[in-house]
Amino acid sequence: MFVWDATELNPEQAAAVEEPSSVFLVACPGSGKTRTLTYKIAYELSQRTDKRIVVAITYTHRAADEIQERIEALGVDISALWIGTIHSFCLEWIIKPYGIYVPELARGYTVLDRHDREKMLDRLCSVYRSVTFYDCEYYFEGDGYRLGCADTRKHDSIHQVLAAYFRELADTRRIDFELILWYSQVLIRNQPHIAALLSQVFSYVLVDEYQDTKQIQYNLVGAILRAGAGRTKTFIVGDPNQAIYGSLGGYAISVSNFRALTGIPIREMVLRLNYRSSARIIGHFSNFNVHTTDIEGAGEMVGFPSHVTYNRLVAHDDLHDELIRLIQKSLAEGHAPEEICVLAPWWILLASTTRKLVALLPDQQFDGPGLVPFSNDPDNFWFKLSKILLTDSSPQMLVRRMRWARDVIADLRDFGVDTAKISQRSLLRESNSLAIGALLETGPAALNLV
Ligand SMILES: Nc1ncnc2c1ncn2[C@@H]1O[C@H](COP(=O)(O)OP(=O)(O)OP(=O)(O)O)[C@@H](O)[C@H]1O
Repeated sequence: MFVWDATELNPEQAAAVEEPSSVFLVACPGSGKTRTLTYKIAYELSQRTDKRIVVAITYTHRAADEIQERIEALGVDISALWIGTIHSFCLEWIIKPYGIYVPELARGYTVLDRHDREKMLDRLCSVYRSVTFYDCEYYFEGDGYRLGCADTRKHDSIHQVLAAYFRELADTRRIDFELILWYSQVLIRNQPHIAALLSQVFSYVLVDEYQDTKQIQYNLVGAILRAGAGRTKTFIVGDPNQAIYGSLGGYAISVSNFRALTGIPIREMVLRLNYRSSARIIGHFSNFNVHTTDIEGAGEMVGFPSHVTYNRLVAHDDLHDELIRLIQKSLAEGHAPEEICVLAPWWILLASTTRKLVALLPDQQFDGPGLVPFSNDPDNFWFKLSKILLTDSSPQMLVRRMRWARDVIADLRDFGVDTAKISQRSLLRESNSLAIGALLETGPAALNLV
């Protein structure tokens, strides 16, 4: 039996974990949402009375890895757990087994990875002066697709780019991440036995970060829960104040709409205690709340005398100089570099700011978006291999690196390499023996380690 003590979960968290019915959990920032979700999964896995599977849908592969590792560390058997992103879920449970029912997928398909998608869209955009790959984000809603680009003047060109993009995908029998969702919805809609079957296979469907979930994703989860008529339960957690993907169709559904969608009884619960911030920061945050939530400081930093200022005098063009002045001032006052953090409202601003700061403060080490040589793409073989090569061979990393090694070997096998003599351990041993400096000098040839 999985148990915990009072220092691990507060009463609100414990109540959500032990709640026997389905739960809609609204968790304020820093309230231990991930911890609660992790314990809930562990609790339900340990309570299982049948062979059904517990499904947890996370926003990123990284979150899935982290939660899975935390559950393993709690000593709970994870053999009945499936955890991953909604796209992996759809591929694994809907597209692979039932894709044959969709004419566009019936003759086979491959999934376009992010890198190839970017290259293809770059090429298709090149004939239009003002449109770039970044403008071409889209998502499906209702019976059509919508554009993420806020600049409506570009929409005609983007629609033309996407028409060519969809044609090329169809001609080469490829699907991208949005099409995975789209075809899953088509299958779930047209073949009601799929949702019925999945509801028999799953005892629980847990969803993280619901505030960034799209209509099509709610529909997929909703269809399975509805088909289960209460036999499949749900635990959906998020924070309506932390929604960041509105432009890509994500939104925080209300509990009443989620109940209507699923047709099952769901209890609304909250996590109000914030463990991360000082009372001053929590007070400041309340100015930006879009949904009224009650937040109370409970962490060690609650009494920290945070300094919150609002500068209306710095011109936009001088922003980077001002950031440098603030960083240098903090360093001169004795703060460690790793205690300094710069935030921006949009990811794109953050990427360009990071690059400028790196150029202007060459003596400091920065970590931020826009600095990696290639993007965090879990489908890219080189990304997986570089994770093994660039991480320490410490005991804490062993389980994780073993899993990466397993993925790399599986990919090699798919590429046609004879992997009979390569084990996870031998791959790690080889990687550990490589000196990274030499590797960087010799370039890709040195990566030819198998
Ligand atoms: N019951 C608890 N007692 C003490 N500390 C806790 C408790 N629950 C969570 N924490 C701490 O609070 C911090 C935030 O936890 P976590 O990252 O799980 O929160 P979150 O709600 O997922 O955050 P976010 O705002 O990023 O969504 C972590 O440092 C965690 O260790």
